Amino acid sequence: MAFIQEYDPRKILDHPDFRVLAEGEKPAPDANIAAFYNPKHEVHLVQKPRLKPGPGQVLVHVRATGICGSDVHFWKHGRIGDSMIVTDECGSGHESAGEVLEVGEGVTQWKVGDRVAIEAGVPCSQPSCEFCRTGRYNACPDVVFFSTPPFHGTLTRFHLHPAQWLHRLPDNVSFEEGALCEPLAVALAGIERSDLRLGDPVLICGAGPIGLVSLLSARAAGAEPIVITDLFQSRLDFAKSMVPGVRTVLIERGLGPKEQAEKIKAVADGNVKLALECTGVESSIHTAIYSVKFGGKVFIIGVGKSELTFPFMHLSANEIDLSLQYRYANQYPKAIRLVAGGLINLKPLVTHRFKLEDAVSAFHVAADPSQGAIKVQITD
Ligand SMILES: NC(=O)c1ccc[n+]([C@@H]2O[C@H](COP(=O)([O-])OP(=O)(O)OC[C@H]3O[C@@H](n4cnc5c(N)ncnc54)[C@H](O)[C@@H]3O)[C@@H](O)[C@H]2O)c1
Ligand SMILES: OC[C@H](O)C(O)[C@@H](O)CO
Ligand SMILES: [Zn+2]
Ligand SMILES: [Zn+2]
Repeated sequence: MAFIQEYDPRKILDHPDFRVLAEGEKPAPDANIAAFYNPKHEVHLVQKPRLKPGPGQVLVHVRATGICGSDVHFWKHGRIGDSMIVTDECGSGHESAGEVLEVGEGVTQWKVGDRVAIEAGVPCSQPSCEFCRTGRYNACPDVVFFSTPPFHGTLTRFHLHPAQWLHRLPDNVSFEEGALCEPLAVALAGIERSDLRLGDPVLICGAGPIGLVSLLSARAAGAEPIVITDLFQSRLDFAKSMVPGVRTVLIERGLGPKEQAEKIKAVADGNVKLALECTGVESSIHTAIYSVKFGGKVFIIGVGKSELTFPFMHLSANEIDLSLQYRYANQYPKAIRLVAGGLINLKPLVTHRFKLEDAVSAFHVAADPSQGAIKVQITD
């Protein structure tokens, strides 16, 4: 049987052992199955060829993977923005942790059985790349981000990964928590660049997984008070169950951003210094802008439409800084330390669990708001 040693997505798609499983078909227990989406907006199980680590690579048995909103988006809409487009079968998943199964030539830092979190964005690491050289590797133009087309994702049984982009999980950090270090890394990158200080009043817009990990991070960083918003009371209740001290504001669809901001300021005892925007929705960004004080900052983690408007003169007359975040760099070790040290408890975020064979059902639950899922994970 031929083994694949490279990440080239075509090597998998063109391999004779690649095929889409028929609905209800039971794969062999050790088959390398994965959840793929395609341009026809289908999500299905596929069987991939066997993988063998090449030099510097590690074969990981993926034990836990979370479904991210972007996985659902690629499935349902076939693209994110103008550059990430689903043009063929593509593997999903980039929030993963697992166990080392086999190491390739020259790999000395990992051995069989080691527990690892998988950093899904692998930059080129070439000295000629300014962004890799200067540590801002999330900007690497040649990054391989597993699960962003055309690169297949980590929602699979066996995944090949470069040794240096795995992170060791201490014994007290589970695979599920290791997988959740990916969205946590997004929030931590935002918190780091937002310059949040002890005692800062903070607003978090949106209580989805990113808003909730931002809430946990802001709490760990000493923000006080923290106000969180959402359109759904159930999400606000969930936020409160995780951080009892958080103050909540339910966003009413009939109110404009200035009126929403008045409600937020009343709950926050004044304007906040920092807003972490975790929806990417234009009206929510406006609400955040009207909620911060003179000299404050609106840090936008959410993503959305290609173009949107800003209340320019309000920003200008109030010296409000706007910042944005694209994925993350250098956050995994920090995320793992915070979880291992007990400063951030990610466990409650996992509300639904599925076996790898049932990954398609997991996608349907993650995509259906009436199911009330926060984070759906697939374990193997
Ligand atoms: N910058 C990055 O690198 C990066 C990385 C990962 C995710 N994201 C983005 O972060 C955002 C949040 O991700 P998520 O997984 O938590 O998404 P999600 O859709 O699960 O959660 C968003 C939450 O915002 C709420 N919401 C929607 N409109 C609102 C409004 N007007 N006011 C208040 N709340 C509102 C929703 O009810 C929901 O609970 C998404 O836009 C996602 O694409 C960005
Ligand atoms: O968590 C990382 C994000 O989901 C990715 O940037 C994705 O949105 C596009 O590749
Ligand atoms: Zn993601
Ligand atoms: Zn690079």
